[in-house]
Amino acid sequence: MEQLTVAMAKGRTATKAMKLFEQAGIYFSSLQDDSRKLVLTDDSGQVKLIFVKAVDVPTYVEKGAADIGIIGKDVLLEDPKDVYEMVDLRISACKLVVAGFPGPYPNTQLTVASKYPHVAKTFFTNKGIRTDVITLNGSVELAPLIGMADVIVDIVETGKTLKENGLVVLEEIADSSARLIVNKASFAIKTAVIQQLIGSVKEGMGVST
Ligand SMILES: Nc1ncnc2c1ncn2[C@@H]1O[C@H](COP(=O)(O)OP(=O)(O)OP(=O)(O)O)[C@@H](O)[C@H]1O
Ligand SMILES: O=P(O)(O)OC[C@H]1O[C@H](OP(=O)(O)OP(=O)(O)O)[C@H](O)[C@@H]1O
Repeated sequence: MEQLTVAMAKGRTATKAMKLFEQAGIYFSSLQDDSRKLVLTDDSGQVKLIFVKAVDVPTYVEKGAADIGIIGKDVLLEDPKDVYEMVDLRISACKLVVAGFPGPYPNTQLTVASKYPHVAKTFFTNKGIRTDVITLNGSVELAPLIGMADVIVDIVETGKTLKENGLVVLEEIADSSARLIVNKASFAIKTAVIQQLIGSVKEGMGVST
């Protein structure tokens, strides 16, 4: 197999993605817990893994710095890129939602805090609601508590963060889970190896190819 470069973020998705690779027969035995390495090669020397910031994964793939990327659908919805989205890996499942204090929210002019400003703006614009979107990079649940925003648009998995902060889901926007994305030129040039890797991953997941 010619070498394929795969980009993903460290953290919650990487752990599950590494398990998917193992199930596909792709092993990274050199990986050590708490390693700070940013580049890893699998035991066969055919798959090179690069660890990048989550929001940058689609950029690495679109630009061809990586042939393949593993990234949440939430990130792709926020910042669509010119890549092929080929497999729903069914890991890191969560929902993009509107959340806030229980009860109706203002329906003409709304202040929204979010890590997903594009998703938030589009969702409310389609409902005819004008929004002032405040972009935050984390702890978004704080915004309604301190009166900085009427509602938030964020991802929810267990609902624990919302609950512990007295907030509830007001509306669901979209489901998210990690996707395997592919650079368009890579797919044209390395079709067989990419299809082989995707086939192995799907087989490991128990999905018919
Ligand atoms: N609570 C969650 N449950 C399930 N999946 C989640 C959850 N939070 C995030 N994700 C998924 O994992 C992806 C990466 O999120 P994560 O919180 O690990 O990184 P980040 O906050 O974007 O980046 P960083 O930790 O580097 O600041 C998200 O884009 C989303 O698809
Ligand atoms: O429904 P839950 O299971 O509670 O998960 C949802 C939380 O997880 C994510 O935050 P993350 O842990 O990435 O922290 P952040 O606030 O720094 O983005 C997300 O932004 C929510 O805050």
